[in-house]
Amino acid sequence: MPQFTITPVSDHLDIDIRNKIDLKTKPIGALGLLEDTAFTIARIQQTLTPSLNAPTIAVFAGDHGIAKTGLVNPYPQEVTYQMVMNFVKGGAAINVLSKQNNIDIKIIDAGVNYDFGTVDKLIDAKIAYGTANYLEGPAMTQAQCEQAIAKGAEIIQSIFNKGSNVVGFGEMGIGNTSAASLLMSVICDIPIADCVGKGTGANQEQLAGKIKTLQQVLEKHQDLDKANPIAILSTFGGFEIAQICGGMLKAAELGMIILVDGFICTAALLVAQMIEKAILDYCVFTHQSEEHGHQLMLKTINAKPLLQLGMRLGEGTGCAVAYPIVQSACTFLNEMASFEGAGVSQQSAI
Ligand SMILES: O=C(O)c1ccc[n+]([C@@H]2O[C@H](COP(=O)([O-])O)[C@@H](O)[C@H]2O)c1
Ligand SMILES: Cc1cc2nc[nH]c2cc1C
Repeated sequence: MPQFTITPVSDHLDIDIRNKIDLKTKPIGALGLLEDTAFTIARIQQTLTPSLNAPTIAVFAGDHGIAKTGLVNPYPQEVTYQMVMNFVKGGAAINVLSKQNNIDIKIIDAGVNYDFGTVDKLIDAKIAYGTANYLEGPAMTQAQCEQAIAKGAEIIQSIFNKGSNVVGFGEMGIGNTSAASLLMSVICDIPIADCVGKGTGANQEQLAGKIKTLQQVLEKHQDLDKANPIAILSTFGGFEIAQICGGMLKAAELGMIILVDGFICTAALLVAQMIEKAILDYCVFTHQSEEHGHQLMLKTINAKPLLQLGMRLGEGTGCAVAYPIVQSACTFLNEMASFEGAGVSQQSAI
C-alpha cells in the first residue's frame, strides 16, 4: 500500500489570518463563505498572501461491473468510453467550463471497458477493463486497489511538478453513483436507502430497484471489515474512485488545495479521510450535488459547499464553476484595503 504523510495544517497563523480578514474594509463576516474559503486557502499555504497557480482538473474515468446488468443505471455502459472520447475532443461540459475559467484539464483512463489504443490527450492509467460485479464478488482485488491508489497519486504528482498548487477532481463512470452510495453507507453507517439517488436519471421504479439491488450487495458483503478502508474500496469501488482517492491523498501530502466535486468525488474523499483524517484540512467543497445522498455525505464530514446549483453531472463541473469563487476569496484577501490603510472607521461599541 502506498504510504502518504499528510501533515495536519498548522494553526500557527490562524489568528493572523483571521485578523487580516476581519480588518478588511467590510463588516465582520460580510463576505460570508468567501471568508471561510480565504481562511482555508491561507492556512493550507501557511501564508497571509496565498496564490493560485496552474489550476488543473483531473477527470478519472472507469467502468463498473454492475453496470452491465442494467439493474442500477439508466444509461448503458458504453456511454463511459463515448464520453471519454467527447472529453478528449473538447466537447463536454467540463471542457467548456474549464476553458472559460482558464483551468487545464487532464483526462485519465483509470479502467474503462474499452480499448482506446493510443489517443492524444488521454492518459493511460488503465487498471483493468472495468471492475467486477460486486453482486458476485469484490469489485477489484486488493492489489488492483493499491495499484489504482498509487497511479492516482503519480498523476497528481506530475500535475504538481508542472507548477500547480490547486487541483480539482472529476469522474466519469456509468454506475458509479451506486459505488459511491455503497461506500457512503458503509463508511458513514447510514442505511443504503438514504444514500441512493437517481444518478443519471432513474425514475421512481428504477430507484426502488437500485435500492433493492444495493441492499443485496451489502448483504453479500456483510462480513466485510468496516474499519479497513482498502477492503471497503476494493469491494465497492471503481478504478476511477480509487485513483481519485490516491490522487487526493497525494495532493494533501504535497500541500495542494483540493477542489472536491460532487457525490462520487466526495465518496472517494470519505475513503481517503479514513486513511488520513488530516486530508480534510486541504479541501474546498465546491458544490452540493442534487444527487440525493450528497447533502448528508457532506454533513458527516462537516463540509460547507460553496454552491448549490442543482447540478448532478460529475466530470468535475462543480470545481470548474466554483473556481472563480475560490479566486475571489484569494483576491479579496490579497488586494482589499484594510480599515487602517483606507482610513475607514471600525465598528464602535453600541
Ligand atoms: O457528481 C455527482 O454528484 C453526480 C451525480 C449523479 C451522476 N453523476 C454522473 O453520472 C454517472 C453515474 O450515474 P449512474 O446513474 O450511471 O450511476 C457518472 O458518470 C457521474 O459522473 C454525477
Ligand atoms: C451523457 C452523460 C454525460 C456524463 N458526464 C458524466 N456522467 C455522465 C453520464 C451521461 C449519461
